[in-house]
Amino acid sequence: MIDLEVLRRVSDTLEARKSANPDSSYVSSLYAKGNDAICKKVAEEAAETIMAAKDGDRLHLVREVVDLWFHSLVLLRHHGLGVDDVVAEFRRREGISGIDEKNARNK
Ligand SMILES: N=c1c2ncn([C@@H]3O[C@H](COP(=O)(O)OP(=O)(O)OP(=O)(O)O)[C@@H](O)[C@H]3O)c2ncn1[C@@H]1O[C@H](COP(=O)(O)O)[C@@H](O)[C@H]1O
Repeated sequence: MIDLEVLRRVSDTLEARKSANPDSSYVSSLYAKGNDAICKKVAEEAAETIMAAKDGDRLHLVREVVDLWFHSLVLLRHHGLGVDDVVAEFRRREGISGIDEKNARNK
């Protein structure tokens, strides 16, 4: 089983970058640009992931997914959320199936 420690470490770094200098940190510069700019990066990385899925290069696909996950983590941090919130939602869904899942999503 792969552990989540690396994602937690990155997430902790992203939190620390909130008080860093935007001139010396890519993440701090993204926070400084604000929510729209971070959302735009997530959208760009999603588009790049789709293109990678169509070019047949599996390593390219993995790298684009990492870019997408990374920028999604930045977005979560920007909203005061982190890896554990996402994992908790995955765990919650593990216990839900079929029609119950549809109902849960509508709540
Ligand atoms: N994991 C990453 C990571 N993945 C991708 N990126 C950056 O995300 C950007 C992705 O941009 P694109 O693929 O769109 O390429 P680009 O056109 O060069 O980028 P832009 O000019 O559009 O910003 C690049 O600048 C990458 O360097 C990352 N930058 C940082 N991290 C981690 O975040 C930590 C903090 O980073 P800093 O804030 O830079 O210290 C680091 O220690 C790393 O662990």
